[in-house]
Amino acid sequence: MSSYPLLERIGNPADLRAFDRRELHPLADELRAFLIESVSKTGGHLSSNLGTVELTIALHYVFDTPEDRIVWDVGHQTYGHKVLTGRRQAMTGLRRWEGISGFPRRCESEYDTFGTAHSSTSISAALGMAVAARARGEERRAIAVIGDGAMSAGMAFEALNNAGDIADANLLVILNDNEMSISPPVGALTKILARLMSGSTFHAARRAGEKVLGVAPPMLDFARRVEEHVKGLITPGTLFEEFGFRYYGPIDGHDLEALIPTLQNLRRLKGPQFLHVITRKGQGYKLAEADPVLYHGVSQFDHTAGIQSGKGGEKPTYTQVFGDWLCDMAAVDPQIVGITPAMREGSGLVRFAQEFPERYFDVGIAEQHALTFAAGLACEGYKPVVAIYSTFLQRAYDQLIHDIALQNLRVVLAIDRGGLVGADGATHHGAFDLSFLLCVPNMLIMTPANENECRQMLYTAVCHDGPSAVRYPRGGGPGVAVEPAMQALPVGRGKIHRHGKRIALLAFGSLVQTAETVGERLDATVANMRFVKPLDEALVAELAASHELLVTLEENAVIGGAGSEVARVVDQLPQRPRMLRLGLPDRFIDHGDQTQLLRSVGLDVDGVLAAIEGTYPANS
Ligand SMILES: Cc1ncc(C[n+]2csc(CCOP(=O)(O)OP(=O)(O)O)c2C)c(N)n1
Ligand SMILES: CC(=O)[C@@H](O)[C@H](O)COP(=O)(O)O
Ligand SMILES: [Mg+2]
Repeated sequence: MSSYPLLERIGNPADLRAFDRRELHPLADELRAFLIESVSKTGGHLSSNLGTVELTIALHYVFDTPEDRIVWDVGHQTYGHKVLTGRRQAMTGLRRWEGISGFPRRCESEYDTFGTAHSSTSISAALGMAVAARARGEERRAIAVIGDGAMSAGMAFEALNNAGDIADANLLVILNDNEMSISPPVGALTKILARLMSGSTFHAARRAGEKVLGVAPPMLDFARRVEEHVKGLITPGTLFEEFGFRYYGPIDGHDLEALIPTLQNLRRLKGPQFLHVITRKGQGYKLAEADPVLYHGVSQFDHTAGIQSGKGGEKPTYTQVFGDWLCDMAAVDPQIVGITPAMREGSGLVRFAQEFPERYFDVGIAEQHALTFAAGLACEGYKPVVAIYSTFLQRAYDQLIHDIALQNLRVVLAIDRGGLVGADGATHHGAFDLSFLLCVPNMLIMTPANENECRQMLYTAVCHDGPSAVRYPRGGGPGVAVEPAMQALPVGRGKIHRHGKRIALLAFGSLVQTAETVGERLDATVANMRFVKPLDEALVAELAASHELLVTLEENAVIGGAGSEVARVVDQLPQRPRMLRLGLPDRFIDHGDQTQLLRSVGLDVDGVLAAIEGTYPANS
């Protein structure tokens, strides 16, 4: 790494607080350069971190961290915070096996006050901390830093609703408004935030920043807001004030001369305060400023040349197979609609959004709403397809049960990132979906073993008159050619890929390929079970009758997963062979690359062979 003389003086925020104010500008330049260089080597979330450089410095400069609690929302913008809190050298291992996490974690640092990565939790957590401080008579501050995208979620408003009613909790909410989610933000709140910014956002913020400096405490344009109230105009000021907060801003979040005195003033105030800060995603790196979407989450890249577009010709990811299928399906069925809770790019919906804008719905970071909205559409005869990451579906469990499954509505869940996702780690692994879906009545659950099967399962799902889920992993499959024709699979039927002796491997989804290699080595039978629910009970019975050991393989928690369902069926059979259930262990799994992670939990070929040998030695 190049040298960073100012950063090298900072081992913790107390060192930063000893800096002369005039040194903070060059420090921000250094921190930004460091982040670009570092993230280009490790990969990670770049644009959001570049946008919060000055805010991070100002917060640690003004507040007495870790005594004062900074709670970052999502936490994908905390790399600068990590650098200033003693983890600069550890940044070389960011998101890597045994390295530091890409998100805040309480076990990683005392400055990481709250573990995050799923969005919109910060105000609730910071309020809890503020109320705890009040109860103990402590003067510490709790500060939630939340983006405009994260602010769109219901949970953020549940917390505001509660906080505004607790007049003496020392809570500061900082809205980091960069007019971006991962993609451009959506919804009425976005329009309200934008309303304030008629003309140029940055000029407006800068002018406001100048005024803030002149007033203590910095209550901007009070008279104007009284007028807005009288006229019934809803602006961010009136909106958040109606929630019981005192609203300040907007100020330019890249202007340390505005940020620092404003935060110093706010630090002295009691009760719920709200500061609106305007930043630019990707600030200071021209390529990221021009395309903050591309630079939101990056793999390693050459930071001088920038990210180069793919060479093409590679096998498609499951996400692309899904996106192509949805476009093809929508072209032949006008009842198809596509829904995403703020994950257009990651879920493969960019082309669908362009080609079917009337049938494309980005509902914001609102997984619960996404499912119930789909339920409403289904009631009226539409065929909604909700594209959702496994980990974010966790947010919408009651909506799945109560609003969709209980009414047996035809809603398709295209569940991406099922299994171990890699660098995002424990917060993002799709480790639990099979377990939590299996117990829901009426569900049809499928796990494709290859790209073509994924397409055919999605079609099977649309044909099914009830709720269904097709669950596929992050990245690519074995490279099986996708057939353009769509044909529904026989529901509840698995498929034997290989006939062998003594041992039968019953594999689900991504682990079918592993099972095939293991099957060759052991001369074992390999079944691609395809359906988790309804399970192919006849196939299970047949394999149980003809083998001495049944081994189930799934990239899901072994507790309550597909293997448990197989065991339940085997338990009812007159002839019960031995069983070995392989899946994710009963612990949270850290970050690293997917291959390494699978090895670490014994779900690679060698791990499966070793587990079988341990249960059922070859010469037994
Ligand atoms: C519950 C949940 N849904 C979706 C996501 C995926 N996600 C991560 S960051 C992000 C956008 C957040 O936008 P904002 O809060 O404005 O932060 P910015 O990226 O603009 O810095 C989304 C949708 C998530 N982390 N959590
Ligand atoms: C922070 C967050 O939740 C997303 O940015 C996530 O990291 C995207 O993951 P993928 O790279 O798998 O789309
Ligand atoms: Mg944003």
